[in-house]
Amino acid sequence: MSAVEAINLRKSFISYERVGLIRRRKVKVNALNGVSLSIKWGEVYGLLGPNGAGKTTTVKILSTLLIPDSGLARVNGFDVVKEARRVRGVIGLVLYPDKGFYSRLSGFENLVYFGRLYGLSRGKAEERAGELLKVVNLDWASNRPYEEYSLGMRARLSIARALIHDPPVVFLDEPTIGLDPVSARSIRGLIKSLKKEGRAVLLTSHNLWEVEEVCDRVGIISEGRVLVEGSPRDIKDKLGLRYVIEAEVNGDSGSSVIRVETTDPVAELRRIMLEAEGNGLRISRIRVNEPTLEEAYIKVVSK
Ligand SMILES: Nc1ncnc2c1ncn2[C@@H]1O[C@H](COP(=O)(O)OP(=O)(O)OP(=O)(O)O)[C@@H](O)[C@H]1O
Repeated sequence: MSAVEAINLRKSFISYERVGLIRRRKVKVNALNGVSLSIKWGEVYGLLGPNGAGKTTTVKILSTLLIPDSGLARVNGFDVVKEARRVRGVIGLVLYPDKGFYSRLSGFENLVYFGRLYGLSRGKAEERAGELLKVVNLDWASNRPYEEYSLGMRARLSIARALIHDPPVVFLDEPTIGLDPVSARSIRGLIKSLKKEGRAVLLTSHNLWEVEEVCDRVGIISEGRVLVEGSPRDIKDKLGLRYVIEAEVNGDSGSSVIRVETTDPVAELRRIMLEAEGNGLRISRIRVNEPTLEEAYIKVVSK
């Protein structure tokens, strides 16, 4: 059983466009046009796409905050519409921008409060809050009021709140936005540890480098449809992106650098080595530049 499964999700919104000074016209916005995806246990899945592509709408449907017009979604086997309460019990959610913290309460008190809402005993909620504040590197500020927290501290507290009830499935909508490099790195480390613990993680981010570092599989969504899905490596291969191989070869007449572009780096490396050997040349340095997920993303969304 997949941890998360969405089949052909569709969702539209009714919006009102201003026409002239006073009149407004009703328009239908098709946010999702048949989104399907699945996430395995112990997997980090990255949902990528341009602004307005439908990422947050997908996360909101999976976390029961929105009801789809049609299609089906299950989390831990529970139907997100018919078994919404059970779904809420097994997910942790970070939405951007995050709301709902009590500004006068400290970070610790906020976490204990949310732990209690999830049914933890006071003792258990306090124990868990203390542990999580350490995990997100906020233990030094645990007694300061939330209103004094910086943007990055708030983002880290949101992640701690999402984990307070030890959920097996975690949805993170732009979890590192606005974080300084050190904090962003510690959140990436935390995401990797969630995966190691066997949880399923859905992550949305515009930071493609980050996605490539932490995600096992990626779905690129545009205009409410998943256009490509697979591991970053699979996606690059499917799109026929080219690796660049640079090799410095030395012979009797000096050294030179050869540069080859290829979709099959292993075969090409073998060919270069055999050719060098056959010609009595020595390879002193070799570098393989892999295409980036950013190149793949741009190729997909600009089609
Ligand atoms: N409550 C709403 N009412 C009307 N339209 C909405 C509503 N929520 C989302 N939309 C529209 O649905 C589409 C998808 O929005 P969504 O927030 O899912 O995009 P996104 O991929 O998360 O974008 P971003 O990267 O900018 O966060 C957009 O056209 C958006 O304007």
